[in-house]
This record gives sequence, C-alpha cells and structure tokens, in this order.
Amino acid sequence: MVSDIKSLSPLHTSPLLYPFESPVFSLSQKCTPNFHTITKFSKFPHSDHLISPETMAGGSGNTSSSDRAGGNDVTGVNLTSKTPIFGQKLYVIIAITVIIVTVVFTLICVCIRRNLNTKRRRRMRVKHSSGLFPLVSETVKNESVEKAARFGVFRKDDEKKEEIQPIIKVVEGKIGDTNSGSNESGTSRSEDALSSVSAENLSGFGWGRWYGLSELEVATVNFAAENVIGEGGYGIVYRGVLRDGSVVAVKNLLNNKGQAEKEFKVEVEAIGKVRHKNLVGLIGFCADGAKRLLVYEYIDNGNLEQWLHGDVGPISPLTWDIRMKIAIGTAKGLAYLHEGLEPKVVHRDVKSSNILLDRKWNAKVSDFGLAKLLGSEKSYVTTRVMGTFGYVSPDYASTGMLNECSDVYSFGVLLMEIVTGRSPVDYSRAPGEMNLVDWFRGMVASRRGEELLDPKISVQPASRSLKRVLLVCLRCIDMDANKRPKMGQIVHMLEADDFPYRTESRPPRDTGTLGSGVDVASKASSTN
Ligand SMILES: Nc1ncnc2c1ncn2[C@@H]1O[C@H](COP(=O)(O)OP(=O)(O)OP(=O)(O)O)[C@@H](O)[C@H]1O
Repeated sequence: MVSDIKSLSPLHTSPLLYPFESPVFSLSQKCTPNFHTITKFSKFPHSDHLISPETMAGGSGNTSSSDRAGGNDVTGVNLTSKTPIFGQKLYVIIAITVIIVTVVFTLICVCIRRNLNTKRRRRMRVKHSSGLFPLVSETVKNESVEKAARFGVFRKDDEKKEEIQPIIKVVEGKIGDTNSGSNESGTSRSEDALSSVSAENLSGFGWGRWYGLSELEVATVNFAAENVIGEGGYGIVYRGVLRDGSVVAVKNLLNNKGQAEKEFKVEVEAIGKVRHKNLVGLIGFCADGAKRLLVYEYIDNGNLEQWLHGDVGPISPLTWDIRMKIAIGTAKGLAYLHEGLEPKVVHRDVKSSNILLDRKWNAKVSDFGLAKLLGSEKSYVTTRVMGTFGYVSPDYASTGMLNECSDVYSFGVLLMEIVTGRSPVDYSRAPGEMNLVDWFRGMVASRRGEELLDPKISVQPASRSLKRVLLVCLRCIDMDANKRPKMGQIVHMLEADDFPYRTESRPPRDTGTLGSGVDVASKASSTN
C-alpha cells in the first residue's frame, strides 16, 4: 500500500484532490478550512488540529511512522480506492474530470473565437454594401464580366456612357449647301458642296477624332473575319476595341467607283456633329489613301430586323411595351433630324436593319449613308430614288422629289412591321399578304385590326393602345404626302394614352381626317 502511494505522482497527492477521497472532505464542507486543513496536513501530519490519518485512511491505522516522517503519509489519498461516484476508483474519476474540464475549456475557446470571426465578417459586409443592390460574390462578378467581355456585350463604363449619350448637341452653323429643284437628277448641289470636303481638311469640322489606319487595324485585329458584325450595301462593319479599352463599330467603306469617298462625306456631314440618344454616334473617321473608314459608338444588342424576324422562338422577347419603346425612340431620333437641325437631315433609308438596339431596348437610328441635307428654305430636293424596297414612299419613287415626308412614310412601314412582326415584302406569304402595306390597310378596313398583332406577342395590348398605333401607321402612309404627320407629332401620338379618344371628340371636319382607326383605314384605302 505504502509503496503504491510512493509511486504516485505529486498530482495524485495534491491536497486539492482530497475532497473526493472521503466524506470528511466532502464538497459540502466549506472550502477554506478544508484547504487549510489539507495543506497543514501534508506539512504537519502530527498536528492536533488535523483530522487523524486513521480517519482519512478509513480507520485502517496501518500506516507506518516512517511513511509519515517522509511526508508521504498519504494513506488518506488512496487513488485506487473506490469512490461513491459510480463506484469508480479515484484515479479514474480524476482522469475523467481532467478530460471533461479540458474538453469544456477547449469548446468554450472555440465558441468565443467563432463568435469573434462572425462579428468581424458582419462588419465587413456592412462596409462593402451600398444597400442599393445585393452583393454579388467576387467569383460570380468576375465570371459575368469575363463572359460579357468575350461576347462583346458590355464594358464596365457602359452605364456611364449611357448617361452621357442623351446630350443633344445642336449642329453649330450650316454644313455644306442644300438645294432643291425639279431639274436636277442624280447628284445634287449638296453633294457637290460635300465633295469639296477632302479627307485632309476634315479635322476642320471640329468634332470627332481622326484615327490612323494602323490604330483601327489593331482594334479590329487586322479586320479579322470573327470581328465582322455585318455587311451592308456600303461596306463591312467590324467590332473593334480601341487602345483605351472602348468598344467601337468600324465601317470599312467599299471603294466602288469613288462610292466610299461619297458615303464617307455624307455620313460625316449628316451626323458628324449630331449627338442624340436615339441616333448612333459617329465618333471618328479614318482616311488613308483610298481607304475610308467610319468609327461609331458600338451598340451592343443587334438590330430590330434581327429581333423581329430572327429565330427567337415562339414567344418574342419584344413585348408590346418594348416595341412601343423602340417605336417612340426611333420617332424621336427622326424628329430630331427633321426638326432639330438646320439644315434638316432626311435619312432616306429608315428600315428595321438600321434601327440598332442597346440592352435597355433603346433605339438608335443608324446608317446615314443615303442621308440628304435639306435647308429650311426648300420644301424638297430632287434626286435619284434611293432607299430599300418596301419602305420607299410611292410619291418619292414616282417623282424623285424628296423631303422628310418620305422618311415619315418609311417610318409608317416600320411601325407596321413592329406591330405585325411581318417584313414589308414577303414572297413566302399568300398573294394577298405579300405586301405588308396593302394587307395592313385591308385588314383595318375590314375591322380585323386585332388580327394584325404579331402572334409572338404573348400579352396582348389594350385594344385602345393597339387602335392608336394602327391609326398612326395609317396616317404615316397617307398617299397625300402633305397630310402625313410630322415626326414630332408622331412622338406625341405614340406617347399619348388617350390619343384616339381626343380625336374622336373633335368636330366632324377633323374626324373626317383622323377618325377612329377604322374610319381612317377606309379613308386611307380609298386614297390608294
Ligand atoms: N454602330 C454599330 N454598332 C453595332 N452594330 C452596328 C453598328 N453599325 C452597324 N452595325 C451592324 O452592322 C451591320 C451592317 O450595317 P450597315 O449599316 O452597313 O448595313 P445594313 O443597314 O445592314 O444594310 P444596308 O446597306 O442595306 O443599309 C448591321 O447588321 C448592323 O446591325
């Protein structure tokens, strides 16, 4: 027994552990006296004040004096003796206690640490959130930016650009001369005036930037095929990325018998200085030898023709409201050309492939290659008939006399295309439906206006809204060019909610002119 005790580590003889040993040192006893007693006991085993070793040893009384003298009289600390706790031996209980205390302590530490980390993270989240939009994880953000860049969808400062775009800058002073007169055919005097503008003195225009050919070659990777956006009658359009990272559209004009030079000058003259939210901005140019290139702001969502006639599935993403937004935007762009500039600009090629769209479905009128300038003192210019089949007004086609009313007619056809989803001329349709204008008039005249709606529009507009738009279409294609509304009026008609009802309440004379959609249809048909 004694040898057993001797072999025990000091920990086992620690007086603090005595309370587990005997009822004498039970936990119910006050701590201090016990501690004091125990300490004293270990130092002075014979003290009178001490509880006898016999008592501590459970009354065995077998402890030798030598043991006591050596300070090892720990008979009361028999670690192998059984305790009342589940009948376990003391050292087992001690070991379990030590383990439990260690585990609990570790758990507490872990909990405190975790709590601190969560608080710190919460603080960071609040710091980075504006509260206006949900936070996106960096991985997702990077992925979408990369994807966008790969597909040329947008760049970071696109939003900023959009805020800058709506600035309307009126052309300062006249550009070139304009003319009118029924004796001229072919090249007009305005074109003659334009031809005096050489590539070398373009810098005198005071707008845009002169790009070096090499700069545009780098931007388009040597005019690589994979950067081709599309090809029109006047050149190939490429997507390019300039040195500063901005994305542009570069039109490489075809140099066909000096055509490039001509188109170049016309575009530069017509829209060089013009800035309007609904007109594609011409931001610069390049003239190098015989080569002529135009640099435009890049519009990232294709053109209206693709969205109306492309493969978009059974339901078009172009809802009625989006279509109206596009129509109104286009009308505003044209209204600016006709009514906001001096000399006014007649576009001459209004059609769906020339209406570019951004990601917010803002319409941007593009392709001013056929544009004509028309001074306020002239009511028309006579010129070669140019434009696109199906959109050209019959009066201009038959006389060659051009003014803004021709654009209004083309806009009317475009609006029909927007409503119906049909092309102006479609040979794949039944004979009575090949020509959109004729079919459209006939349908409205027979009070079948509702059937005109593009079946790919999932949610039908209110009949009142549809009627209003049908009416605008018919007014734009009036056979009497002078009766067609101005583009500014068209903007108001399309934007006004109660337009048809206001006109219905007009006196009979006016009703005869405007009337309801159906009345006008009958009138329009009869004038045809
Ligand atoms: N600034 C631009 N941003 C993005 N795409 C453009 C831009 N300008 C033109 N495009 C696209 O390039 C293509 C060719 O345009 P372009 O104006 O040369 O010809 P078009 O209008 O298609 O045909 P047309 O010669 O009969 O007028 C079109 O698909 C058009 O959508």
